[in-house]
Parts: sequence; C-alpha cells; structure tokens
Amino acid sequence: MTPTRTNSPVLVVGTGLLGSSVGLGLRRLGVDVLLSDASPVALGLAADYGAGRIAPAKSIATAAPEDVPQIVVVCVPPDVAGEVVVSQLEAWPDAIVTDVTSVKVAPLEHVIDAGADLSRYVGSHPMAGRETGGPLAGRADLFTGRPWVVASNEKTTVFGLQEVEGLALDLGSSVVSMTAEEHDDAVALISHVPQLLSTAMAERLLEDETDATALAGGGLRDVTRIAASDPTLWSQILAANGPRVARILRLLADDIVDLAEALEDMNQPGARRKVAEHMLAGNEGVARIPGKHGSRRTFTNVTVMVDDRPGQLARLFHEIGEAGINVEELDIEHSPGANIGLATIGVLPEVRQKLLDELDARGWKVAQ
Ligand SMILES: NC(=O)C1=CN([C@@H]2O[C@H](COP(=O)(O)OP(=O)(O)OC[C@H]3O[C@@H](n4cnc5c(N)ncnc54)[C@H](O)[C@@H]3O)[C@@H](O)[C@H]2O)C=CC1
Ligand SMILES: O=C(O)C(=O)Cc1ccc(O)cc1
Repeated sequence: MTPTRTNSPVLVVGTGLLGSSVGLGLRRLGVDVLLSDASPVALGLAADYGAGRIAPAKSIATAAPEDVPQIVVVCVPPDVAGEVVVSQLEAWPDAIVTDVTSVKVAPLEHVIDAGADLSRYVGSHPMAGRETGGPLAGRADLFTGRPWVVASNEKTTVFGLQEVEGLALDLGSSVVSMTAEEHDDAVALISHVPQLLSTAMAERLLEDETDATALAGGGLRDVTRIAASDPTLWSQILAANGPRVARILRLLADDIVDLAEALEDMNQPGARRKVAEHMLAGNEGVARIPGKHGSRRTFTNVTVMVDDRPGQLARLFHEIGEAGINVEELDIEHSPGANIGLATIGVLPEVRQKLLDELDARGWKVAQ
C-alpha cells in the first residue's frame, strides 16, 4: 500500500454521496474508515458497499482507542452541517473536524456562535459532485483531479491545515486555499447561479407543446444537464448563500433584458451591435474557464463522424494514439436519426493540422 498522509481511523459523518465517496476513496488507500449517519439505511448501505465500518462509538467517552478518529469529515446536508460540526468537535476533543458543505460562511458562523473549539475546525469543499445523492451514487474516484477548497479561519493551526489538505490530496484533489467569504463569493458565480440558470432554462421546456425537445442537440443538453439536481439539497445550498447569488442573478437579469430589448426590434440603431457585443463578451468569459489540469490553455476541436458500430471509437483512438497525438478533451454525441456518432476531440492547436492529415489518410470523415 502507498503511504497516505491521512492517519487511521477517519470518521465520516453522513454517508450519502459525498460521505460514501470519501469512505470508498480512503478504503482504496487502506485507511481505516468509521461511518456514522442519522439514517440506519444510508449507514448500512455505505458499509455494505465498502465505504468503511460502522462506528462503534459516538464519542471519546465510550470509544476503544482504535476507534478514536484523528480526523472527522462531516458530509451532511447544509441545514444541519453547522450543528453536526459542533457536536463532533465536542465528541472528539483531540480530532480535527472538517466538513464538505457547499457553502462555507454559514457552518463557520455556527461554530463561532456555539463557542466551539475553532482551532480544530477547518472547513472545506471538494468541487466535485453528481446530480444524484445517497450512498449508492458514491464513487471512490469522485474527487480525482478536482479542486478541493480548504477554508482556514483565524484560529486554524498548521496541524489542522495539514490534516485537511492531506485528506484532499490523498483523495486525488488539488488544494485551493481561500477564506470562507471568498469561497462563497466564488461558488455563487461558478456553481449556484449556473444551477439556477440551468433550472430556469429547463423550466421553459415545460411550455414546449410542439415536441421541440425531440430536436435537441448538444447545446440544450449542455445548458440543462444540472437541472436534474436534487431540489432538497439545492434549496439548502441556495438558502445559505442567498444575497451573493441574488446579486449576480440581478446582473444577469439586466443582461437578459438588454438582449430582449435589442431583439424586439433589430432594426433600431445599435441593436445588432448590442447582440454582437454580448456574444463577444460571452466568448471572452468562456475562454476563462480552465481546461485540463486547471490550465487556462484552450484546445482546438476536431469533430469526427464515427459509424455507430462496436469497436469504431476504439479504432479511432488507437489510430490517433499511433499518430503520436494526445487527446486532451473528448465529447461524444449521437446524431438524431442517423447511424453515426460525433466524436469531438480537443487537441493542442499546434497538432490540429497533423490530426486532420492523419485522419484523412486513414479514411475518417471530419465534420468540421
Ligand atoms: N451533491 C453534491 O454534488 C455535492 C455536495 N456537497 C455537500 O456535501 C454534503 C452532503 O451532500 P450529499 O452527500 O450530496 O447528500 P446526501 O443526501 O447524499 O447525504 C447526506 C447524508 O447525511 C445524512 N444526515 C442528515 N442529517 C444528519 C445528521 N444530523 N447526522 C448524521 N447524518 C445526517 C443523511 O441521512 C444522508 O445519508 C452537503 O452539505 C453538500 O452541500 C459538496 C460537494 C458536492
Ligand atoms: O457544480 C458543479 O460544477 C458540480 O459538479 C456539482 C457540484 C454540486 C455541488 C457542489 O457543492 C459542488 C459541485
């Protein structure tokens, strides 16, 4: 077993999607994981699926030495995260306690207001998730390659920071340090508002009486993918970050009204320019989203038509590999009504021409 930064045992409180993923990831590294959950069903399922063993004790008072956690990871819904962090700080007076809640100011304020030991609480947030919750959705590799925010406070110790950063690194994440306020500002923009926009667009589809969705391609799918998220979890996340989210929503509403006014009469002076300026600003914004490995490098796409037959994608990748070209990004879409798939391959701009030549030489049809 590779040595880990995380010492055994780790206690995971809340064994849904996040908790069971933490457990599965740590078990894979050989770390001893104790599990606890208010729901016996969620707890039993997580244990049965290999996320760890059911914690025999709820506090240091009754725990055998081998069942006393060094670090407690609180993975419960946002509404109860603060109080669970406080109760875990009290139950395990020598442990570092972190939580993975999607907001960071509310749990921190709860710990401060409760007068609990702030020096042992280090809030954190892995920027990785799925639309479905519960232990069965857990994945050992959920955090691999994803940023994990560690939000220290004025009482945080070097030891506490090391413990939480070690956990994130062991689970394959890259650590990003910021304050709780900086975190909540950032997630309002990159996670909470996008969730609401996706939801609002998907909600418009309820008005579709002409079965327009049958024509839907990648654009609509990309924009509405996260509209399938869990309403209970998201109501709690949004309630804990309301004013920050509302501020950005209002700016967005201004942009949308501006666009609608231009579109209502495209012959009015400046209307076309206004639409073009919004499109250009969007191009600039999207170029800011980091690509692979967190770099801001952008890739150029080549879309290849692939027959919908077994083995065709494997052949495509094998041949690209043979040509010595690295695939940086990949997207696969089925063309509605046709027996072909569209494989969009992102490569470094400098190898684009080589890729086009190699595909052509091997008889592949390039769609754009
Ligand atoms: N779902 C996602 O994509 C992500 C969620 N998060 C955060 O992770 C946390 C957990 O979310 P999920 O795992 O998705 O939720 P989940 O619903 O899958 O799991 C939550 C678990 O907490 C348990 N629980 C509820 N109250 C409890 C209490 N008082 N004591 C002990 N256990 C309790 C529930 O029984 C459930 O098993 C949330 O705070 C969320 O903001 C963070 C990153 C991504
Ligand atoms: O929003 C995203 O990009 C996701 O991948 C899903 C997600 C949901 C909630 C979080 O707290 C963090 C990530």
